[in-house]
Amino acid sequence: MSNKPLIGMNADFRAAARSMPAYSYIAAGYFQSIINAGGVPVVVPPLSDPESVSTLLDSVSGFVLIGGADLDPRNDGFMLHPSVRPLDPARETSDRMIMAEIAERRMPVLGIGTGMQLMNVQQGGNLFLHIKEDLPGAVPHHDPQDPNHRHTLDVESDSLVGRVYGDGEIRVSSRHHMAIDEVAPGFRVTARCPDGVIEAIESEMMDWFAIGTQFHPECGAASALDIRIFEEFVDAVRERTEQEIRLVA
Ligand SMILES: N[C@@H](CCC(=O)NCCCC(=O)O)C(=O)O
Repeated sequence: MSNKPLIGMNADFRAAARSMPAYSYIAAGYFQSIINAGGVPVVVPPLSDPESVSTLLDSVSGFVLIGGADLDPRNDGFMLHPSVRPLDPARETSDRMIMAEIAERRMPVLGIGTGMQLMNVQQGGNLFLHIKEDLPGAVPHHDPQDPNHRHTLDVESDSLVGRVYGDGEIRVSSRHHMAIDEVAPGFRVTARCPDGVIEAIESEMMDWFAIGTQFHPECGAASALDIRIFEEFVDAVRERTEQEIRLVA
């Protein structure tokens, strides 16, 4: 039997505009990182009903929730902010259904960028809608001229990101204007930018491997250490699958 787990990944979506048809897409860094870490990616376009989400999650062993534009704060009971560029509703509706069912099943999940923000709000946390206004002392977390913009990271040593990055100066790729404000119950902060902005969260629940990074370990300028995040994730997926097999036997 293959030891390469199937890992779902939510693709982004753009509605038809002028002469362009609607299309779904995903940056290669996401699926390439899963391949490099020993998994087999399954790219999923937006789904529109819970039954399809259930069927999908029956077929994969873990899930990567990718980055993208912004979650619409109105879906969480907050007002729209002028800086917000919402995701296409087809993607956001699908992502929210997928995340809810992942949580229900305690399926291993890695959320990156928007994916981490979704994990946090779906689990009961909330977000700063615009770092520049909410945290005026923060360093830049996004440079429109430089997709590989980096800043340093302070990690908790007793965590997955601590284990991955170890001691010494860590620099990670950053492209966001929102950030986690209150962390969802059951999660803890495991990395921050030195300005205090939350950069990684991890589940504290014994029965659920769930990790989120605000930074982008999949990006083109990723370091050799960044790939370790994906390796840890794929290892956790394998471990969970083996546990399930033992339970059924
Ligand atoms: N809502 C977020 C978006 C952060 C994010 O995911 N950025 C990466 C976008 C490009 C990609 O798909 O990788 C914010 O706070 O700005």
